[in-house]
Amino acid sequence: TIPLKYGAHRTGNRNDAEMERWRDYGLGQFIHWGVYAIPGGHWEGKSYNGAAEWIRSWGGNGAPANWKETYDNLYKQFNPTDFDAKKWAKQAKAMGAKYLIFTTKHHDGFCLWPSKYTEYTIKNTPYKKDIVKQVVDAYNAEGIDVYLYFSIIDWNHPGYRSAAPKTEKDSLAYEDFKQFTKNQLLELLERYPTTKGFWFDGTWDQAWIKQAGFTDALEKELRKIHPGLIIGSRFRADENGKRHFDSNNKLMGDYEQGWERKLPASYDVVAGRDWDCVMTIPPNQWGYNSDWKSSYVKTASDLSQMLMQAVSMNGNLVINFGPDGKGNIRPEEGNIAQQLGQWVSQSGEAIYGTRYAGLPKPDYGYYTKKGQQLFLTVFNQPVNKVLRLAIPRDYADEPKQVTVAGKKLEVKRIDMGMDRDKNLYYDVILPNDFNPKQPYVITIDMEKAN
Ligand SMILES: C#C[C@@H]1N[C@@H](C)[C@@H](O)[C@H]1O
Repeated sequence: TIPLKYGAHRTGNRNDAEMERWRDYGLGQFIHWGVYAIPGGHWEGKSYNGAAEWIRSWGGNGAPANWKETYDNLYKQFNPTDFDAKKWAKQAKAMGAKYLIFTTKHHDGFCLWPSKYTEYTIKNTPYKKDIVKQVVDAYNAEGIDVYLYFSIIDWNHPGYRSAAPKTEKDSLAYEDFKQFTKNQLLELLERYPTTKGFWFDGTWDQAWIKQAGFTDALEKELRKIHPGLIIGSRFRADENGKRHFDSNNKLMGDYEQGWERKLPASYDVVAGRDWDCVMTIPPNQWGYNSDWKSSYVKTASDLSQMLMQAVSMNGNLVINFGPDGKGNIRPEEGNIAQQLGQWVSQSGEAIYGTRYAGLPKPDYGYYTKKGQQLFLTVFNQPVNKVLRLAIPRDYADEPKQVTVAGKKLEVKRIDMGMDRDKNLYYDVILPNDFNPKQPYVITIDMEKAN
C-alpha cells in the first residue's frame, strides 16, 4: 500500500449506532432551496439550459444582460411568504422519508441561516427569519433526521478560487476562504446540534483538492466537536488528489457519495459498502425550475423501483424536491410524494432496516433481508403466477413460510434435476385471484438450512 498522511481514516464499514441508524433509513428527501428558486431556470423570457440552481453561472450570448449583477441582487426580493416547514415535514413523513438533506448554502453562497461570517444571508432579505432552524425543528418534530447540505464552492466569497492559487495574493485570499468555510461549518454545528451529518458538495475544484492536510484536519475536528457526525466520501481528497477512494482504494468518509442521478447496476459494484443515491425527479433539476413540461418527470412507480434497487444493494435513495420562490412545494412533487408514500406505507417492512440478502437478483424484482426474514418485492410477476426462488445450496437459510399481506402462500421445493445445479428451487404459488395493481412484497420466513 502507498503510505498516506491524509487518506481514509478507516478500513471497512463504520459500525457504530449512528451509522446503523443511517443504514436503516432506506428512503430520504433532498431539498434544494435558495435564491435560484426566484428565476426558476428562466429570466426575462429566456430559458437557462442548465440545472436551475446553477443559473447564476449563465454566461455567453444567451444570458440576460448584466446577469450576474442581477442575480446577486435577487436576495433583496427573497420573501417566501408561503413557506411552512411543518407542512413540508408532514409531506415528507407521509412519503415515508426517514431523513432529510437540506441546502444550507449552495454554490451561489447564499446562506439560508443568519451566518455571522457573511452578509449574504437570509437575515438580509425581506423574509429575515432563519430557514434552516425552522426546517430542522419541523422535521425533527416529525421524527425525521436532518443532514445539512453544504457547498464548498461559494461564488459569493471574495477568497473562493476554483483553480489552485498561484500568486501570493490568491494564496492569502484562499486562506481567508478556508477559515471562512471552517467558521461556517462550526457555526452550523453549534446552531443546529441535532443535525446528524453534512452532505458536502462542490469539492471538485483543484484549489480544494490540493488542501488535503487542511481538509483532513477539518474532518477530524468536525467529528470531534460533534460525536457520531456522518460525512460522506465527497468532502476531501488525499494528498495525491484522490477523491471518494484514496490512493489505496479505501473509501474516504463514512459512505460512498458518488451516486448522483445514477444507481449501481449490480451489488458487486458497491460490494458491501454503504452508499447513497441522490436523485432528481426531472432529468437534472435540483433547484426549482418553472418548466416541467419540456422533459420527462419520473413517476412514483419509477421512484419505487429505484428505491428497491438501492436498498437491495445496501444503499439509501434520496429523492430531491425543489420548492419555488414563495416556499411552495409544487403540486407535481406533492402528488409524487403522496403516491410514493402510499406504496411505501404498504411495503415498509422490505425497505426500512433491511440489508442486501446475499442472493442473486431475481427476475421478479428485489430481495432485501432483515434477520431471518427474506423479502421479495415483486415488480415483474411471471405470467404463470409461480415465483420460483433459486436459493444457492450453500445459503445459510431455507424458506419455512411464505406470506403476502399476511396471507399464507403455498411454497414447495421442486427438483429441477439439472446436473450439478448450485441452487435449490422453491415454487411460491400465487392464487388465481391474486391480481395486484401495484408492486408487492412477498415475505419469506427463513429457517436455518439443515
Ligand atoms: C453538480 C452539481 C450539484 N450536485 C447536486 C447534488 C446539486 O446540488 C447540483 O447542483
